Amino acid sequence: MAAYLEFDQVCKFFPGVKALNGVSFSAHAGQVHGLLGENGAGKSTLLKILGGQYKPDGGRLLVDGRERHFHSSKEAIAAGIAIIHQELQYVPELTVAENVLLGRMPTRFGFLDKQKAHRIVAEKLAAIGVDLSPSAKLADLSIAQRQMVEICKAIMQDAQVIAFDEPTSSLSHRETEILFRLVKELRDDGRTLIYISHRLEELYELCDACTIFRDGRKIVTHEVMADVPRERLISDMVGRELTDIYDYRERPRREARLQVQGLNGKHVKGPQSFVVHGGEVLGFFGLVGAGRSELMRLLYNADTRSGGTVLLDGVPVPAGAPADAIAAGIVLCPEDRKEQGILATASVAENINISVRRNDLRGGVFLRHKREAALADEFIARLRIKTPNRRQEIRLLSGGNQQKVILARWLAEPGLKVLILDEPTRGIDVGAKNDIYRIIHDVAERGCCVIVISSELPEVLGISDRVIVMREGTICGELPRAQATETEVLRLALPDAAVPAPTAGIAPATAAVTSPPVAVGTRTAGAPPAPSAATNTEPPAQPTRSIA
Ligand SMILES: Nc1ncnc2c1ncn2[C@@H]1O[C@H](COP(=O)(O)OP(=O)(O)OP(=O)(O)O)[C@@H](O)[C@H]1O
Repeated sequence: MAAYLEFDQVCKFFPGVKALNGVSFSAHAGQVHGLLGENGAGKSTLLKILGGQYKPDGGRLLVDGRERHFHSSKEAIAAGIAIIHQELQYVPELTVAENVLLGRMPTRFGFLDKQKAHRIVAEKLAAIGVDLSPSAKLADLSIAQRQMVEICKAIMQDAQVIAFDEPTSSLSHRETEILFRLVKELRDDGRTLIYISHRLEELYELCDACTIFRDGRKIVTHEVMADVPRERLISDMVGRELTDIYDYRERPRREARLQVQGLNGKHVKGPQSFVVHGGEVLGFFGLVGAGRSELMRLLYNADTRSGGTVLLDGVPVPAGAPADAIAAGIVLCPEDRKEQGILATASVAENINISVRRNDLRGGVFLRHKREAALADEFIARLRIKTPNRRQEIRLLSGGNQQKVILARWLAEPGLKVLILDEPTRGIDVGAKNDIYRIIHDVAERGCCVIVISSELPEVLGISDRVIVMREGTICGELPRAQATETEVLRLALPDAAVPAPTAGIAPATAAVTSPPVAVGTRTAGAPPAPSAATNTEPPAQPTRSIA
């Protein structure tokens, strides 16, 4: 098969960073080519070169046998290249049709012909099986729908190369299925597709071939991805063997520390109760809209409670502002860390130290700087954050490394007693996931309570001592680790119509204050599957092991 797209010794350097260091590989027409690598390995930088956003510092890019030097995104588009970026690029105030035909709107008597534009785009949307009105405003659409608009745009520009940068990180299961169908159709149509993802399961499902990056270098290209065992992919990516990614450790049973009694508020359905024991990792699982994040926001005082009490070590946590929760030792690392937490032009060290800075003024400015520098360096090392140094502006880090910095900020919170992590590993590579799991277990071993909300079922099963399942705004059951199998958790999480008759051993979590003790036994029949089966928001209707 002739190479349609060829990277030949491509280099890209930033101050202190060799983002790409002599990368060569080819992708073919009619192929989905996966790009794999840890956060900061250079994958997005390569797409930015392909899309004309960055000029390479060395090497050649060939498209259909012809050497290309793009000076702008426009030139890349004209050469038939479309990039579906992590942060989608669209004009929110314009309609679907106007966005799809941006810069190429049909005219009639010198005026924009909106009717014709809508008709053309409606036909194309129907042809690719996307149910979307061409007159809808982009601002009113979901991320998934905006992504479909981008894909429609790429198809209408007749792009022969379409590259996706982590397209499924914010999609539900159903939306992901639609995306996969489109990608497969585009492949069958003979286009060249580049696909970046940290989710091995979906890479196995979609990709014909793959190239693995590490630290700006190409490690290997596999022409037949299906032949490569997953352990090999992981060790090539992270440069070390990872046998037990979840790093689960048995811990002695301790007393209940956090008691949530009848907590109620706008986005949960009725009073909710549960306990967390010292040293326990409690997983929260549920479908999209199950109310997990909302319940935690109530607990953290980010939303207003309409009833209930929260006791930490027997002392009530005042219902007020998040500051009251933090003062009591409760910390919430939110789901949309980037939007809620990033100070883009501040340094890595400043971003890590924000909350510490607020609390600790001992010893004057000089000592404070020293403490902050030491703390930043400690977390850069512990989480393996890829940055030239702690002074680097956070906006210059790769997406996954920005996530790690924000996570470090919450982990560094002094006086931590209850750590709540909402989707802590979204967008994070497999090696870094392992680092985060290790830290979660370290925090629990110190006697803290750790609550982890995750839509990745294998992750919940892999790291939790106990799992609470929510459905439609209410806690509908809990399972100790020994009984928390994929089937049982999904049985609780799925709507009634899809639920087979309950089996013995599932505790309804009504009187949660007297919930069963922490299960510390090792997994039996429900041994956790390997990581990264990203069921994301809506697990499949049929509970299955979905691990490659
Ligand atoms: N504009 C920039 N200035 C300085 N450094 C940069 C810039 N863009 C990227 N980098 C650095 O280049 C390296 C590669 O980043 P890149 O975004 O390509 O990684 P990635 O493999 O896509 O990671 P992720 O999986 O986290 O998205 C990182 O160390 C990043 O910090």
